[in-house]
Amino acid sequence: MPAITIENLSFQYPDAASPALTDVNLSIQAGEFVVVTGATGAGKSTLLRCINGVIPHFQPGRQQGQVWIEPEGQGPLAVARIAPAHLARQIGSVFDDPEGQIVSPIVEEEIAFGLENTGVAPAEMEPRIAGALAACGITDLRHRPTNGLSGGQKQRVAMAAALALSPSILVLDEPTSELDPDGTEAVLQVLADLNRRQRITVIIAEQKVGHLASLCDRLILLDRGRVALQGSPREALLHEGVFEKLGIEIPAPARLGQALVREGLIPPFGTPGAPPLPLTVEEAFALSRQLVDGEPQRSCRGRRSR
Ligand SMILES: Nc1ncnc2c1ncn2[C@@H]1O[C@H](COP(=O)(O)OP(=O)(O)OP(=O)(O)O)[C@@H](O)[C@H]1O
Repeated sequence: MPAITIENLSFQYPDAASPALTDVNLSIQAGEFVVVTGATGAGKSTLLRCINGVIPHFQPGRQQGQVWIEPEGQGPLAVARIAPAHLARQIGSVFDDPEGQIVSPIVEEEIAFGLENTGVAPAEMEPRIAGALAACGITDLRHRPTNGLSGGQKQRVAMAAALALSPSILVLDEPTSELDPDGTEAVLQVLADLNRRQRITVIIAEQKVGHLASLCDRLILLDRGRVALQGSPREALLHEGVFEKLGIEIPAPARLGQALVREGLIPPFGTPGAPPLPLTVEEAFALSRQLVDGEPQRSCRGRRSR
């Protein structure tokens, strides 16, 4: 069942010389984990704003086409026609700047803020707050002042605040932009767990796909407001040249795999007998190990002896 359907969507900001999105068509399934990538200015944030209703409810501009969401048990609803307070209960949003998103002095007040604003009954608030904090692994931060938190902790508080509203869809704009590699890994793992365990549809806009390729179901690559390609990470990353042309670095394990193909050490990915494109260090290691241990080693030696 599609959670989101985007039909012929184009959007141009007021006074902009060209559209930020042009004729985008996408269908995102309930429970899918999608990464939208592309170079600076490709339209990632704009696409997320069209999904969470910031466009057209708060950001004016010229929009054509439609975004539909399909909450469980209901028919498709056009985002442009859903009241923002109702949308906020369906779609949680986390922006790239948690500093700008957090408005309360204490963590638990920040989580309660959205619940109060959307009219959640007081008796329901405590389990929602406790559940959201636990899901994001920050129960211990509950009574801490928000202004003393690290960037990663703030990202998790912003995520918990969004989650407390029990959204069926979570959109996150560069949620790890301010984090070091360990913080990035931890935040993405929380998201992957939420997606798996609670079947929340997760959509992340991110220029760097390295950490995400092995976690997501689908990569969507935007180029100047259009979908340049999309597919599972193993399918999409086979188009190494398209990513490179747009300045998007493909993950190192996939680069290694492609280099092995170019060197003739393994058959091209996607052809009979070829291994899957490695997406993680572990998969790249296993592939290298096979080369050392098995059949491909002979072709490896063959090349070296030439
Ligand atoms: N508020 C705005 N007013 C006018 N033009 C805008 C506005 N926001 C974005 N744009 C323009 O729309 C286009 C798409 O921008 P968008 O922010 O969606 O891209 P992006 O892929 O998210 O980029 P980045 O990775 O730099 O965040 C760009 O040309 C940008 O300059």
